[in-house]
Amino acid sequence: VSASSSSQTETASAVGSTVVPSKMKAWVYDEYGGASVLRFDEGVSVPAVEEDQVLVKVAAAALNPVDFKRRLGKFKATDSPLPTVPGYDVAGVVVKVGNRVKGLKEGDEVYGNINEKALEDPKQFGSLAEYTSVEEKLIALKPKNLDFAQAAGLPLAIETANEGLEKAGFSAGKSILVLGGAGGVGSLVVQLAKQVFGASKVAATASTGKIELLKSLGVDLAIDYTKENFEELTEKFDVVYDTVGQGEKAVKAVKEGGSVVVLTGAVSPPGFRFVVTSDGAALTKLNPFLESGKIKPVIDPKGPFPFSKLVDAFSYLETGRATGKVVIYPI
Ligand SMILES: NC(=O)C1=CN([C@@H]2O[C@H](COP(=O)(O)OP(=O)(O)OC[C@H]3O[C@@H](n4cnc5c(N)ncnc54)[C@H](OP(=O)(O)O)[C@@H]3O)[C@@H](O)[C@H]2O)C=CC1
Ligand SMILES: CC[C@H]1OC(C)=C(O)C1=O
Repeated sequence: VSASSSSQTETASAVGSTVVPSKMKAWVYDEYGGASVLRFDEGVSVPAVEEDQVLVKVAAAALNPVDFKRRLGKFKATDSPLPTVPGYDVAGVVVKVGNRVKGLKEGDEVYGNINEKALEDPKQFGSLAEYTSVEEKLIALKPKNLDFAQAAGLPLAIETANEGLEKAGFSAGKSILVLGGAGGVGSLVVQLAKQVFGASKVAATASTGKIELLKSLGVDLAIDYTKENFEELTEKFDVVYDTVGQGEKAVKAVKEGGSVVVLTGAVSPPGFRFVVTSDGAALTKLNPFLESGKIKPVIDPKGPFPFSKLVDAFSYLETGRATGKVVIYPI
């Protein structure tokens, strides 16, 4: 990341019909810490494009809790070097392709999570920038019916929802309780469970103001956690999917022989925890459900936040009260 300087001569490379500048605007942090370490830099070098990568002109990005946990230094042992341009989720247009790219071309509208393993050497140059480079295998063509802001909010969350349900062996006719049904991941777990995996019953927890949203997403049993404790229900579930960090209570709500998916916090059998793997093929598999409207992106109505308001967007996400996804658009 070069120091921002207006004296830098702007050299652009003409790639096909697209002119790609050598410098771009991006949000950067040089040290770990709170949202105050974020700075806006107008002279960041446009990332190189490896042979198996494409360069995406970013139209929209989305925030995930891993972005602020990483910025706080929680994963510094396996992080890429500082300074960092944060951001995992991207939606935009391909403007350059590497020599070994087979399935994408300039002009394709794509979306994806740019980091194959969320915590292992995530890219130094993330999606909160005007351009980002990403391996072809990690992205997919954007669903035709979604705009860039809607698409940007999907990748990491829907990949996590899908991977957790698959790892839990969730299948048609089974019941599921989702802890945190109104969040970025939870709002997709409740939909995938019903629409893709064929759940017989979907229960979910949220606070009072989010109960109607749960019902609109197809939840059969919406539990207001400010009024009742899910672990005291007599009904038990084949799978409990914890997105909140309530793994210890979650195991009290699962049937004998069932599975408990835990995304964060302590876990004990039959609970298990995993870290999401980015996979463009998984997005491609889910595209028909998105294009048919069976699965709907949920964007927090406080957004989308414009690029200049990234610090406000992070501060809001870090309250833990977001409804669906916090999206950054326009860039
Ligand atoms: N292991 C992995 O690979 C991954 C882990 N994660 C982790 O999973 C967690 C969830 O991620 P994400 O969905 O993006 O987070 P969000 O920031 O979207 O979660 C916010 C939501 O959580 C809900 N919530 C908070 N507390 C409770 C509660 N006690 N009961 C029910 N709902 C609650 C809020 O609803 P309300 O306002 O009603 O409380 C709000 O809608 C994070 O800790 C994240 O780091 C996420 C993705 C991948
Ligand atoms: C260990 C879970 C960690 O990984 C991701 C992607 C998060 O959001 C986490 O908290």
